[in-house]
Amino acid sequence: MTTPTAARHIVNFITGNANKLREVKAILQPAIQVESQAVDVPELQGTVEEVTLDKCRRAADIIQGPVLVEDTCLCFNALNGLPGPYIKWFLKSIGHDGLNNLLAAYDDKSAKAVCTFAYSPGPGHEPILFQGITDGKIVPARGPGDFGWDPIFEYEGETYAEMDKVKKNTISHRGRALEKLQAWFANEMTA
Ligand SMILES: O=P(O)(O)OP(=O)(O)OP(=O)(O)OC[C@H]1O[C@@H](n2cnc3c(O)ncnc32)[C@H](O)[C@@H]1O
Ligand SMILES: [Mg+2]
Repeated sequence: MTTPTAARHIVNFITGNANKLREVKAILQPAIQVESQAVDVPELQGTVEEVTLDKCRRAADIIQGPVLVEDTCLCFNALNGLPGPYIKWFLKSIGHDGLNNLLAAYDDKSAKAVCTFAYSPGPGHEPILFQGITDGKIVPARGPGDFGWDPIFEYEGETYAEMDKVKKNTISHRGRALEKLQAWFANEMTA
């Protein structure tokens, strides 16, 4: 059965991360149809906004059309926001235990998961940003280890990895960012 709102908007989500794509589809479809190309776009160093804007401009140039990209940060409050946009490389190098150990010298284990989407209508256009933040804390790994740092990010007593996937999408950094994107697209459709 098709819904009246099906495929009114199509976005081309450029990501090399299959787990991100699964969550983005679960949240946006069917109101917004999600196509994807698995391109790992080179990432600049800088603030999350700078990283995401640059990633979006590069993706639009590569694809030569409208694109959606996303950059995810994990920011430890005791470390003034680090690893932040460099979390992928920290996770790869030192793993869940190493990330916990980074906070061993601090009582403050709080962290922010930050998700920043950028949408560009095409090359030469300035991208638009949509950001979502979820506050949590860093804990020794619990739950399935199939998506990044999910096992060490605890939100209200449960790690993301232990959480039901539908629940994660309603409270997560990604879900919150996509709420803003959905509102923007809804407004575009009525404009
Ligand atoms: O191609 P892109 O979209 O850039 O995908 P990526 O895997 O390179 O992703 P990032 O550059 O945004 O790096 C973010 C890191 O955080 C991980 N990550 C992103 N979202 C996550 C989530 O919701 N839960 C756990 N880990 C996550 C992801 O696997 C990376 O290691
Ligand atoms: Mg990346």
